[in-house]
Amino acid sequence: MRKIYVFDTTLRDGEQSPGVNLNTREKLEIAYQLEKLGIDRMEAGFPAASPGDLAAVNAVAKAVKNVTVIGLSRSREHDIDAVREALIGAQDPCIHIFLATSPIHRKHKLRMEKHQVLETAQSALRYAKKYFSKIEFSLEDAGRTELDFMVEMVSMAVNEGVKVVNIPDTVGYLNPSEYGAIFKHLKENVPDIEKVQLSAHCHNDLGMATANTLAAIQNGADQIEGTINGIGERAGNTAIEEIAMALETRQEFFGAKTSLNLSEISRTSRLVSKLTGMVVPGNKAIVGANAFAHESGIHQDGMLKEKTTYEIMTPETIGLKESKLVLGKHSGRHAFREKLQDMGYELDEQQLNQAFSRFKELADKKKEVSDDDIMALVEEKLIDTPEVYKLETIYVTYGNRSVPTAKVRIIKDQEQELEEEAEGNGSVDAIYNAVDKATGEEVTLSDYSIKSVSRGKDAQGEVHVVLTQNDVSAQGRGLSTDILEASARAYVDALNQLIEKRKTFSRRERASL
Ligand SMILES: CC(=O)SCCNC(=O)CCNC(=O)[C@H](O)C(C)(C)COP(=O)(O)OP(=O)(O)OC[C@H]1O[C@@H](n2cnc3c(N)ncnc32)[C@H](O)[C@@H]1OP(=O)(O)O
Ligand SMILES: CC(C)C(=O)C(=O)O
Ligand SMILES: [Mg+2]
Repeated sequence: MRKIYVFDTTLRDGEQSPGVNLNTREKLEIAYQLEKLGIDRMEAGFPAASPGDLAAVNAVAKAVKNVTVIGLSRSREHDIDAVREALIGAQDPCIHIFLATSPIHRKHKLRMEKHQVLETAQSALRYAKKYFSKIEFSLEDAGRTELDFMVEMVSMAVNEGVKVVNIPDTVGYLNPSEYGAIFKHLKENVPDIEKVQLSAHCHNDLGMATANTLAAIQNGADQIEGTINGIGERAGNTAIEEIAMALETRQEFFGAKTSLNLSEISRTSRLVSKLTGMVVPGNKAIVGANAFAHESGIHQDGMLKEKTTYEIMTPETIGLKESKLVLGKHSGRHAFREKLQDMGYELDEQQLNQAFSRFKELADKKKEVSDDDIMALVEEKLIDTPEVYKLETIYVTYGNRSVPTAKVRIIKDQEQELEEEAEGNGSVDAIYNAVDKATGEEVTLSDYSIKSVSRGKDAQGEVHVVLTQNDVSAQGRGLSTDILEASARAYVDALNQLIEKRKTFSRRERASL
């Protein structure tokens, strides 16, 4: 299996993400984790950029031991000297020198002719050779450079003895077949090309960084450059975790592998996200929160029967504990039952069906149904009191300068429709007066309390009430994402409990006569 070297530039190109600024301590923390991840080469920064970055690169250079540490430099002696200073103490130092080669960059940015670009790069490499045995040279904006000029530049770099030649698609312009073809062309047209490693460095402006990098590998690239979570300038760089997992998952297709410790991927991703402040989108490949989460019933059913139905890689491979079956409105009975079993509930078929239909009602109102939600709704239905009264609908009119009114519709004994309207000194009071009118029950509200059973803006409210009638008290419990509905449910539940108690008492009284 061909080894692909991993050049991580999270601390340099990744740090070029707008708004990201890593101090020395943060760079060190990431560097240690990258070392655990098993990257081969680490670009720690651009020492000429600032004294702070020079110091940070130096701290990293002295700290990590099993990785080549690299500093970036323009084709200028001043920058090369800065890298020299920054890499003092590095076990395996390497300088990365770059110069743009494309017509656009030559004309507008560098204001140089082709021969000046060639000479500038050559003299920088000759200067750097005095101090470094390992040099990588990059043709910035290679993706938009004429092929024959690229061959000329790469040949010069090979002759100067660099170890790695990097072919960046700096602005993420190319598609996979074009990018792959460049590597093939260089392999076929640059004399002694086998003396250097060819490297792929892609940006994600058109969302093709990973595909382009893989195309380069298929066409002979020895090294890939990228960042963790794909952070970087503009739309970012190739995400290293995507390449590593693509090679791992499709070994038979690529026939190449990185030597990363894949089980460190998840931890590294979380650390980089935390320290850079760049949040990983939920649907990001490999490391997004949803990458191993399943919400829809058909998928969850498949997952419960055989994980490979919907997962091409295991979460354990990247260091996650397990896949997640997220309960939401698309979930089905299989996943719901499994969840209840995990939570320790043994429900019979009828109880399961009841809880499932309440769960679906709740899922229509909430983005995600939490364990607390499920516990609350299952326990509400486990106490099986016959429902003499069933709340159908409530309408409440409220304004801070008008009297609250409520209209309720209740079904009695599964057939009789009771509908009434009432006012109150608050919305809950209006609801309770309307329920009293509709049911004709005369009760006293002895206690009312409300609490939240889950978190967030769409948390469920749980209302407890105690109703008293002729010295008999009964508790009721209501649950809803709306506290008025929860209040109404609790009240109707307490009425049903009261009726049940009345029956029990009258049975006892008759028995004692
Ligand atoms: C594709 C990439 O990611 S390249 C790396 C990009 N990263 C960075 O730029 C981050 C760090 N950069 C910086 O801190 C600053 O830009 C510095 C310290 C490097 C330079 O700052 P300044 O001297 O103020 O120059 P400034 O950034 O405004 O302009 C860049 C100059 O470098 C020149 N230049 C650009 N690339 C190269 C190169 N590879 N080799 C030589 N000169 C270069 C430009 O032509 C311009 O030169 P000019 O002043 O003669 O017109
Ligand atoms: C400095 C070079 C390698 C770069 O980051 C790019 O061209 O994208
Ligand atoms: Mg780049």
